[in-house]
Amino acid sequence: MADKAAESTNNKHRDLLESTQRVVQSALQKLGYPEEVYELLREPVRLMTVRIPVRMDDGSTKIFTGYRAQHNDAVGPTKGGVRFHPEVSEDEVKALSIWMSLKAGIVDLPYGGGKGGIICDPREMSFRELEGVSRGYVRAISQIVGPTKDIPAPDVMTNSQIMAWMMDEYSRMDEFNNPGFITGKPIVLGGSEGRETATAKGVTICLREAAKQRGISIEGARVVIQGFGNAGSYLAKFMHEAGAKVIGISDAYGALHDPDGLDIDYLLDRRDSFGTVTNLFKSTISNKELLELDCDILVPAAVENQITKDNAHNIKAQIVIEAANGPTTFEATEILTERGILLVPDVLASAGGVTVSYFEWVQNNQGYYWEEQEVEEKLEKVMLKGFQNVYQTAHTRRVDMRLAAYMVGVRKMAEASRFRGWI
Ligand SMILES: NC(=O)C1=CN([C@@H]2O[C@H](COP(=O)(O)OP(=O)(O)OC[C@H]3O[C@@H](n4cnc5c(N)ncnc54)[C@H](O)[C@@H]3O)[C@@H](O)[C@H]2O)C=CC1
Ligand SMILES: O=C(O)CCC(=O)C(=O)O
Repeated sequence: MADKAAESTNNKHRDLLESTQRVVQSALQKLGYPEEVYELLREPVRLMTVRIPVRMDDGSTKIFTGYRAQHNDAVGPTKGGVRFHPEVSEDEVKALSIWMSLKAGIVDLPYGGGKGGIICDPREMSFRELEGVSRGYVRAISQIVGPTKDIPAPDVMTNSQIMAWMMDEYSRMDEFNNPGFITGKPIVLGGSEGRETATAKGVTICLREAAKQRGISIEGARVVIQGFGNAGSYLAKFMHEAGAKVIGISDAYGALHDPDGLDIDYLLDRRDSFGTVTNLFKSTISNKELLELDCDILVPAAVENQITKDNAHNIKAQIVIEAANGPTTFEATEILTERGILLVPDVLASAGGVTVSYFEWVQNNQGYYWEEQEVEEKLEKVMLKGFQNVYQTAHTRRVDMRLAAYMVGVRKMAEASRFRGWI
């Protein structure tokens, strides 16, 4: 039974990777690059699989499997988050690392993409066990990461505490304090103001621009958000503050719906550190029902493969903006686009996190720290430029927003690889 579930996850992730590769190939063809550029960019240049032994609280030793994928380092060091999740797989981190390269290209950061993950469930682990996995992972991947090689950061079910343990472990091995090894750290350890909220802020900026294009006012707009973790919960807060009516939210266990608007302040106050809140309520709906609610704006901010060919025809929103990585399959992208729904793709919409991570790394390298307002002004500029570039490309090249984003994102690494003489 467990093997069957693992096989189904692996198949899903294989599809995810293969569809990503197909869009990368189309983007390169549209830009006129020869096939060997695709041959280089279709897979990460490096993938490390590690086995991490951890002494558990009951005295047993458990061996965890982890990965770190580095997609392309022609532009600069690779960069991207580390997720802790029971369904992490090799193909998933490969796809995620390609998306990180595309994000860095779209918002013009001096990075390539990287991504890591560990197969584990933090919801069932103690603080001490989590620290063991975090430190063990850093020891295992230490040869291929570092502030000028590959810089990790938070992602699903990882947070600033986990970044702190990882930074401490790396600094001990390196024998000096090395905050630029990782981003998303607590402020007292060299974290940046504004990193915690950066992903949601970036989505908010893209959403504002997308809404302008569609003539929708954010004030009074009915918004549905799937996922109430770092990305989803801050987005709910920002939408609520902007006067939108957040009528639906969800977590891994269910969803809440109120057509008159949910009490976002209460939900923010009561959510736990894994973004769980629906367990406090008796009357819930399913995540499937949530996605099909009548609304103006739908924001998947949880996990992959949520909008597929099976439900794309039932989506009622006018704008779908992807805060999560990979929530909409490529078949569903076509259906939504044909139906006239504006889809703002993950590699653009969720690039606020890595942008402020870049600011954090710059501040660590220079040892001089910025105030939150400065971070936010810089983020606004970067995201706006990224949105306009992708939107214009979609318009002038008559392609959907996802293909346009891939065209914008892939160009820099293709050019850098060419100048280096790799292709
Ligand atoms: N944290 C960050 O800086 C960034 C996150 N992202 C992406 O945003 C998405 C969410 O990430 P975070 O908010 O950081 O994670 P998180 O771990 O803080 O929160 C995840 C949320 O999704 C919910 N969830 C999990 N499985 C679900 C399912 N099957 N159906 C419905 N809800 C489910 C969880 O209950 C939780 O509310 C991921 O795709 C991540 O890669 C993208 C860019 C940056
Ligand atoms: O902050 C970062 O460096 C990476 C964030 C991330 O993993 C993502 O954008 O998916």
